Amino acid sequence: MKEQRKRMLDRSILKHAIRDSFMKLNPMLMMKNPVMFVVEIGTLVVLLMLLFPGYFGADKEMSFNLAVFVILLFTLLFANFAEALAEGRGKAQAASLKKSKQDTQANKLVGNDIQVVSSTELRKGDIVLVSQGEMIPGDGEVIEGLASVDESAITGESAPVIKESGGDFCSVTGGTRVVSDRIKVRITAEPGETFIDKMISLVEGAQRQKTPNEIALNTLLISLTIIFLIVVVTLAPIARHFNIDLPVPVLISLLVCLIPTTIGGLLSAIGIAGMDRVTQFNVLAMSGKAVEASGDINTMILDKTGTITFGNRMASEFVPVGGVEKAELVKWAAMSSMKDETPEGRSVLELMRKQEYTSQEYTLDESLAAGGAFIEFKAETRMSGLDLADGRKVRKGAVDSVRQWIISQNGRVPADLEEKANQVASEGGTPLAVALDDRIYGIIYLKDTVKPGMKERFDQLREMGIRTIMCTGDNPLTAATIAREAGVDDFVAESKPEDKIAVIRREQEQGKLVAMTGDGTNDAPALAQADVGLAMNSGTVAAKEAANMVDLDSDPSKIIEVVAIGKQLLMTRGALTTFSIANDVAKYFAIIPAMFMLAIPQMGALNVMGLGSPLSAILSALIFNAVIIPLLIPLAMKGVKYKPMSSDRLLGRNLLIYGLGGMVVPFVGIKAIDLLVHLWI
Ligand SMILES: Nc1ncnc2c1ncn2[C@@H]1O[C@H](COP(=O)(O)OP(=O)(O)OP(=O)(O)O)[C@@H](O)[C@H]1O
Ligand SMILES: [K+]
Ligand SMILES: [Mg+2]
Repeated sequence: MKEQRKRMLDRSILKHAIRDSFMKLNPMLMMKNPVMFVVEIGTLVVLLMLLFPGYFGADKEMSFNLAVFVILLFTLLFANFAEALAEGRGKAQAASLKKSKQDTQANKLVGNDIQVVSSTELRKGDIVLVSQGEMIPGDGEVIEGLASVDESAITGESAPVIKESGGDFCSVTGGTRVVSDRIKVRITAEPGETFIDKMISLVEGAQRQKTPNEIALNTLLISLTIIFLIVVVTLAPIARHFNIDLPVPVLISLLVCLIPTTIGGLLSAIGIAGMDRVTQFNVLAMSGKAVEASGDINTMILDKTGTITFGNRMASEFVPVGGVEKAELVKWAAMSSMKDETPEGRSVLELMRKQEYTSQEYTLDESLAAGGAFIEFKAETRMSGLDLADGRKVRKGAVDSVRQWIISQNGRVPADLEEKANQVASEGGTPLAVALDDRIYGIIYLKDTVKPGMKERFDQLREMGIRTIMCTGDNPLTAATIAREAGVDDFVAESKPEDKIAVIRREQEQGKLVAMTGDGTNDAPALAQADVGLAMNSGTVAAKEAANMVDLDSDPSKIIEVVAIGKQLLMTRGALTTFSIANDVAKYFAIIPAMFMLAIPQMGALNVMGLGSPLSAILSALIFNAVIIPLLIPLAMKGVKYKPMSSDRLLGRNLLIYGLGGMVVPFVGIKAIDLLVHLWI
């Protein structure tokens, strides 16, 4: 996706946008935008007056009517162009994604045989083998093996990523390529419902729906339009009562100037461009609603491992307790990890295979493990291990969990366990206790480091008025150390998946909007509960399905930028609405005096702006009303400048800039246009 970033204004997008501006004149499409629909009806009325002047008795002002018609038509085209341009980049992206979505051959495993089938025949639950150089035929999860995969087709990132069974890095995406080794993949998506399919329809905007915020604003705009419609329609009979003749095209011009056409014309472009900014940032938002919600976030839930820290929690030391021999600890630590496929588990075996542990006394009795039953790591139990064939039980896990397990086995907890565990935790590491039956042998020191720059990011979030809470399955001491080092506002330690949901619910009950990132299956329920759930593309299928955003770069700290983009979207919409309405007020003062001067020349005193003539004043206001739309397209697309600060200060600042600016700019603009127009009227 990255290379397309540069193509924002490429020729073909412009060409398509111009063509679409005309297509969108179709009243059936226009009806979705009530403000512009009113303009379209006005345009048609003026057109009829031009075509059949006799019926309206208005033949005397043909050239004025023609000018009004042309300006109104351009007003419509400009508004359509804004939307078409905003849609353009997504459409181009969708086209290139479609190219990468080709049918491939799949090696489907049926019993012990391999059948070569087309990728379109694959169904959920099918098992396929993918070897070096082959395309992964569908979305799925690695159930066996490890491979490096080139995901550039969807992420734009050329460096291959490692995919492996077990743990949080097992999901693979159809259309990406295996560059080394071989994996067995269980297909998790039906054809037509794959990630790339979803991406295509998202960037294409095929299922774009108005967001709650847009709907609310639209209602306001419709109300304003109706009010001005009533005002203008009743103006004619009143004027006639006083023997003042107000021609219909003049009334239509007045109406169009008064109704909020600027924001009406730019509203959907702002929304689309906001979504697009998120996409350019390599985050897929499943709905505009999610992007908008991210702009209103009050609380952010982050997990520790992999988000705040690097997350490659590696075993770095074995610390015996209760006076046991180190060799004994190493032996049982390794035994407990024999079948543990998590990165933590593998790192224990790797540490054991290192030089200092290769001597005779550390050899592992593989046969003892072979007949045993594997106890998989679960976030609920926080332990993993083996029930050996001879009846003995080996466990490793969070110190607290293992302590409770030992007590339930009627074992004794060594006196120095706590002190040694705290030592590891106070350094920010994760201590894992190792136990055999009723005895604790010692601690595995899992090392992890806080990512650089986290403190600055949390400071920024605080300035935006967002509270950060770190939720970790780790023990309170490790959590406190990391929380302090990273500078989060609050933390919850020893949290199980349901605790994360509880934290989110608690915040939501106080009327707060909550964002959270996650990648594991255990994060899925919380991701679904959060108002903004950002899943990592590297994460599990469950997490990605529960979330309403997916980060293709799998960088959990990106949630911070997503919030900034959301805020910018809301601000842009607010700023342009303020600007548009302030503008209309100013136009009122240009047109009303002109209208009455047209009827009663003595009212010249009202011409505060010193405009050339009544007709030129009306045309100038109408021209200004039209050209302000394309002039604001860049701002609508790029978004207003955003600096982290509290919502109240932002509001004040924007009212000043866009409210006051919105009043002043039209006076200057209309006056300048009037000087030109007056030359040939
Ligand atoms: N493979 C494993 N075997 C046994 N225990 C483990 C294993 N991996 C982690 N643990 C223990 O379980 C605890 C919870 O781990 P988990 O990865 O679920 O944390 P989490 O809830 O995702 O929070 P965070 O990612 O912030 O650490 C860890 O702190 C550790 O003590
Ligand atoms: K207007
Ligand atoms: Mg985790």
